[in-house]
Amino acid sequence: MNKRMNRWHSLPKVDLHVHLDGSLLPATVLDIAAAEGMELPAGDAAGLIPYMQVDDECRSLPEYLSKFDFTTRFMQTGAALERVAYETLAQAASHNCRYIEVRFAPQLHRLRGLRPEEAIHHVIEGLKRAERQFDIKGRAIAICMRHHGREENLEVIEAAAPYAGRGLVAVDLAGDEASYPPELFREVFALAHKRSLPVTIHAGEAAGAENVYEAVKNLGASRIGHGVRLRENPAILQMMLEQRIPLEMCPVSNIQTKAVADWDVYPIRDYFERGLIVTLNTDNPSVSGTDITREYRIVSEKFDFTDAELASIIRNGVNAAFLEDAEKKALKQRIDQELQELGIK
Ligand SMILES: O=c1[nH]cnc2c1ncn2[C@@H]1O[C@H](CO)[C@@H](O)[C@H]1O
Ligand SMILES: [Zn+2]
Repeated sequence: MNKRMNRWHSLPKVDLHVHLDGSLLPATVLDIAAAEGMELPAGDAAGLIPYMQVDDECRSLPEYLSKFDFTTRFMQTGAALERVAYETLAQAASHNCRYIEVRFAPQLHRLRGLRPEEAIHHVIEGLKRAERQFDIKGRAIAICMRHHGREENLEVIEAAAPYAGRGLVAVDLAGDEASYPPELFREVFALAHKRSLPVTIHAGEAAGAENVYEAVKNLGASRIGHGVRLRENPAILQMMLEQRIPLEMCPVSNIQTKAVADWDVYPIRDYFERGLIVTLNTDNPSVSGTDITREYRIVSEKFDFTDAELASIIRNGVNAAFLEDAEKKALKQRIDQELQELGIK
């Protein structure tokens, strides 16, 4: 590891956009399959990677999402969910990530009868166990899926509500954006509003900026997942500036899903300079073959972000966190102190 690599690694970071089922490790699949008597297409971790991780040939979000059909099969028990949540924090902590919001769709984990509230409970247990062991805090976000029906998604909101402030901090909408526009989910997120649950929405990833508008205006989103296509509509970009709504950007994933055609047109520098609240995140470490250190390294190498600019992206993440106020204040102080110790303003 050269000095620069060390530097990105040692930056105290946060990750606000990480999918639980995109964080499953191949070694864990081997263990779970052995314990549960499940058949595998390969006998070792390296052999499993093609089934779990996209390669450079990935052409679209739906192709990217097909990897989750495989990963979720191994995440159907309370023990498995707890373990993967724990390991997600362990991985993040090893990259000096001090706070992480881990999202997952409870309805994708009921193939063997696990109810949404049970899935949420077990994920939170895994987060708590990791918090006791590693220098990191973790909170959960429950996801509604675009291809699921109204009843299933309303059930997710109702299941999430009692956990608000008890390990869960928000709800989200994910899946195939191009096929299911956000206006189909107004009733679901009206319920989230009624239950006082903060909302973040995947929008402006596989479809246009108008979905960002709909997510903010009609679904009540106070953060946006990705939003890379925002620049297609200056008026909507202006709204995001005025309302100071943070963007959860996930560069490696965005290139793989072809949300952005290539690195030379990736809008993170542009958005940052316009004053949008840019945060930097991993999306799916295992599926994308990434980690939070790598996202910071790529962004600073490709777009010449200085350490001070990276620090301001980190602080954006802290400010945008759905973490409870007292904890957030402590996190802010901690990160400021660590940045100062690294000699970064
Ligand atoms: O970048 C993304 N855009 C939209 N949906 C996603 C993305 N990454 C993962 N998921 C979806 O969210 C589900 C629950 O975690 C995953 O199973 C996957 O279908
Ligand atoms: Zn995502």
